[in-house]
Amino acid sequence: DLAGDRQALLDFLNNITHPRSLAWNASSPICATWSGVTCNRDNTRVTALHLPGASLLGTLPPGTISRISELEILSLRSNGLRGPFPIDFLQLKKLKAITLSNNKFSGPLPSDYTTWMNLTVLDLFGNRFNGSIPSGLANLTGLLSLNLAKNSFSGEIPDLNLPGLRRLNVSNNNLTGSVPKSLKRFGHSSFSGNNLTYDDTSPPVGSPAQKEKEQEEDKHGIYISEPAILGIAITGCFLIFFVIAVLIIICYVKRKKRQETKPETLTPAKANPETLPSEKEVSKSRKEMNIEDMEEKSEFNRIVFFEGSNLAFNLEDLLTSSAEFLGKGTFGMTYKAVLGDAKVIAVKRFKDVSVSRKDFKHQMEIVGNIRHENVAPLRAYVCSKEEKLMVYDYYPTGSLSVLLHGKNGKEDHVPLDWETRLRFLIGLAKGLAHLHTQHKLAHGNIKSSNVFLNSKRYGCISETGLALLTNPVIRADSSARTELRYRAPEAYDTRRSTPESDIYGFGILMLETLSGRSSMDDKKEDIELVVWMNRVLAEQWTGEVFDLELVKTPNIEAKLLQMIDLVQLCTNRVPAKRPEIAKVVEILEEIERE
Ligand SMILES: Nc1ncnc2c1ncn2[C@@H]1O[C@H](COP(=O)(O)OP(=O)(O)OP(=O)(O)O)[C@@H](O)[C@H]1O
Repeated sequence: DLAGDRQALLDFLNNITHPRSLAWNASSPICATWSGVTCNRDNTRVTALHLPGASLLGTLPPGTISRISELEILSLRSNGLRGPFPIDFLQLKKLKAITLSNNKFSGPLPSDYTTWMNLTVLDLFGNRFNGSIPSGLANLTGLLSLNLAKNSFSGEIPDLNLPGLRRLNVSNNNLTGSVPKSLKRFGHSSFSGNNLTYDDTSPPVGSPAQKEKEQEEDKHGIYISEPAILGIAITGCFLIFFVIAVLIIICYVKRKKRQETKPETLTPAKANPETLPSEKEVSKSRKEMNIEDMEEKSEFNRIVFFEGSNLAFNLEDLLTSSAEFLGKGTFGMTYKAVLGDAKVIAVKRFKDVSVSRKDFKHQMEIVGNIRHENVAPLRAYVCSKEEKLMVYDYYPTGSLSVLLHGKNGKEDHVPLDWETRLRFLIGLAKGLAHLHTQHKLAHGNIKSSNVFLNSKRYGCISETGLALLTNPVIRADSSARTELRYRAPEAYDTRRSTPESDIYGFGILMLETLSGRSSMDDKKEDIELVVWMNRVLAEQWTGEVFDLELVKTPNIEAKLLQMIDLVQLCTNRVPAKRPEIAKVVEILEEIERE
């Protein structure tokens, strides 16, 4: 019972060296106030103990923690603990995850693990364990993540037939022999820093010859020789010069022709950054039109509605409706507008981006005809010399970005639960699958401020196809870094977006959703979110990647591990190695069903 758990914790505390106080006050309730202690829902038992970096020193007092019989999660990583493997922990039958990484434990591991039938995570990274890796680990049939890296294990790796295992790291030990068949599905990095071979023909894992081969594969997908690169570069330069020369001549001829035939030009309506232009401005800009611009005039008046838009208004209604500025994005400003009949819409005003009207219209016609419950429908558009506007439904719950981080990054939001996060991702993935497969179209601008909840409360993606029209000029402020971090290395210019680069953006967005970190809020260290994640994961399995809000969710560990595996697949630097979106949907739906 809880009193027993409390006594076990006090016995532990009184028998371990801890220069820093753990703030466990014997007279206050342990479930509510003791740091690192988590209880079950009705506060009757302790279920998790998290004491990472708590300055615990020396040997673990036996018969203390092992008395907390309902313990599911135990993290004692990054302390100064030494001595043999705490054998009494094997009595904790409910244990799901145990993390003893970055301590000074030594000696061999026990051989029998039959009591840990629920274990999913075993992390012993960065200790001084030695002897061989016990074959008894094969009894941990529920294991998802095994990290034995950076110890002094020797001998051969046993044939651990664990089909459910998703992450394995035995690197940087003294292991010899060959990688067992059942574990060959893991990458070379799982085994590097040993004297192991993959098979008889390949060089030892982690040897310079093997590393060189792997780097070459990873960098290019295919190997291109230096003379070939030189040849391609020279031909490329020549072609670019040729194209530029032709373009200059065409522009010069066109300009001369125009000067001869058309003495007057249009005065464009002035852009007001805060509101849509007033009626006065609209009529003024019309008066300034001359007869030759009749075509312009009719265009200016024209709103193109798409099927199912169920909207009835003209441009004047739109421009004189009460508008609320929602934000400035990479293509211009977005407003919430309330129409005369109380319908609420979102109007995106394209600004400061050079796209020809022909290209714009062409793209609008493609995007406006896409109908899928996970793609925010484009309801209408306006394309004149003065204005390029797009009309969408207004989503009152706000974007994923607002729900995750609050408005303007303020901590004013209700924490987002696991189900909603997963539904956001599933919906988004399905929307992308529709674009990629049915329309052969990449999105090009996947980011959390472009994902909303549809009527079924699944994600849907907005702003389809815009980034393919123009490479948005990145503003020189902090949000610019966010923009860039969603972009795949090969598609910094969004016009070169492909389904593969969308998958990369999806991976970053997944990571943002799981970690609760926006891709720019790492103020301590200015590193990319994905680099940060890989650094944490390469060293050890820790819950650190995840938003604390998620970790609280019962029975979530295995799902989170599967999700992080998917992030890693999606953010592979080699586009061809990223999964197709259909596969992503399949994995996410499976996680939802579990
Ligand atoms: N249909 C909509 N309903 C509700 N809010 C919206 C809608 N469209 C955009 N917004 C919100 O308005 C704000 C500005 O959006 P906008 O799309 O202009 O910029 P962005 O998403 O930050 O960047 P980008 O232009 O690259 O998409 C964002 O907070 C966005 O979430």
